[in-house]
Amino acid sequence: MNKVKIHDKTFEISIHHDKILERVKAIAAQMNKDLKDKDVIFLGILNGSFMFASDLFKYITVPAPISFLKLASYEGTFSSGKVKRLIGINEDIADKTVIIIEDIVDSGLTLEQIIKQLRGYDPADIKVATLLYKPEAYTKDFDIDYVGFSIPPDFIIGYGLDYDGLGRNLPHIYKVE
Ligand SMILES: O=P(O)(O)OC[C@H]1O[C@H](OP(=O)(O)OP(=O)(O)O)[C@H](O)[C@@H]1O
Ligand SMILES: Nc1nc2[nH]cnc2c(=O)[nH]1
Repeated sequence: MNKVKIHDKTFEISIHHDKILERVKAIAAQMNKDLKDKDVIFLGILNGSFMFASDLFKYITVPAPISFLKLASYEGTFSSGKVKRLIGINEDIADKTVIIIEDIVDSGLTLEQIIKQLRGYDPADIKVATLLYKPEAYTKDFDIDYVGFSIPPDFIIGYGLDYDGLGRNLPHIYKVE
């Protein structure tokens, strides 16, 4: 399927599944080197990261658990304004190296909320892995340790990413025409 139509929008293939898997394996290989001898926990951020997390984790050889978190819609406030509350932290992440797995970092607002809340659990270190990164849209300065692809600020879907709830099942990444 070279083109996909969802509602009012047509999307065209931007990154083929084979190329995605190649990068996923390369990231896993780098992580296996970097994380040797560390007490690691992988935390996937739902919903979008489920496919990346699943493929990535198959190639991780350091012994480590994986768990999934979600940002619940509006709850409470911090000094910085409204925040979405991070839910699903059942593991003890104190003193561990936490690897956040995201599908995409765009403005960086989501990542900021995740990192700020995770810091409250006293992890030894927080590292970020994202399959996709939009450097031109990124407004924050948190380091992103593992990036699959840096892409232009187009709206994309597929491989976990949705448009209005649809398109997450597509094996390739598509960009809006
Ligand atoms: O850098 P930002 O501009 O904050 O955008 C990135 C976030 O947007 C997407 O999540 P979304 O809120 O669409 O939820 P979903 O993963 O459930 O689709 C994606 O999974 C990231 O978490
Ligand atoms: N589906 C989708 N979700 C996003 N969240 C932030 N940027 C994007 C994007 O380009 N596509």
